[in-house]
Amino acid sequence: TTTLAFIFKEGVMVAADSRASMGGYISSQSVKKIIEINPYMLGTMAGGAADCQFWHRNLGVKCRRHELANKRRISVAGASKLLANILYSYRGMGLSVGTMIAGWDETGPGLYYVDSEGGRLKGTRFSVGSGSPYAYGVLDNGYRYDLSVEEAAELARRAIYHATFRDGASGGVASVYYVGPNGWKKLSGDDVGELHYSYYPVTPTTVDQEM
Ligand SMILES: CC1=C(C(=O)N[C@H](C)C(=O)N[C@@H](Cc2c[nH]c3ccccc23)C(=O)N[C@@H](CC2CCCCC2)C(=O)[C@H](C)CO)Cc2ccccc21
Repeated sequence: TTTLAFIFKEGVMVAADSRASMGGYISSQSVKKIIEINPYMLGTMAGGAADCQFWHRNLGVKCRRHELANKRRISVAGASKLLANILYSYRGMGLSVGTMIAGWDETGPGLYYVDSEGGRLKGTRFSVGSGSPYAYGVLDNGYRYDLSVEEAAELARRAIYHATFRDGASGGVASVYYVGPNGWKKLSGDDVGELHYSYYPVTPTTVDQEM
């Protein structure tokens, strides 16, 4: 899996691949790794599939209960704390979850990394999953705070593509979401095989080299 998220001038950009694996077997090319917690908050999933899916669903319920009890949406810090606390309570019992909580609340754009070891980090740029070393190579090279939404989306897409090119456990579709003051919006979902040919167009010379 390769997931990433970063804060920039216009908000938060979130992206992920869609491959599930069982050892060397590719068990799915079309799983959702970006979860819509509420219209202003997204969660990303890496690690044990069942663990990620169960605990993110549980988090969604907790966030909705918070809204009903407090008559206001939960903050990104609050949602990430709820998840970190519940994962910590199962420490040492074999859960495997590496996730990011990204959203927009009263403090503006927010991004936290949370994992099943009890880690919880506030930050502006993360990549999580087996493909993250490759994604960081592209992301750290292209990141600037004042990117436009289009430039930030293209950077996120490229970082996921290059990770799927090198990491056998990443692949399928590169999904890109943008979170702004009015909530999240899905910007694109491209098959990485097609992205490959958009980055490396076939020309007569290419054919000669590949012969
Ligand atoms: C076929 C399938 C799933 C599947 O293959 N499950 C296996 C058992 C699984 O958990 N795979 C993990 C890798 C893994 C296997 N055993 C483990 C034991 C401990 C930790 C990780 C693992 C995976 O693909 N993980 C993805 C993220 C998942 C994908 C599915 C949605 C939720 C996030 C990754 O992190 C990358 C592929 C790298 O492993 C999960 C799923 C959800 C919805 C629809 C279909 C499937």
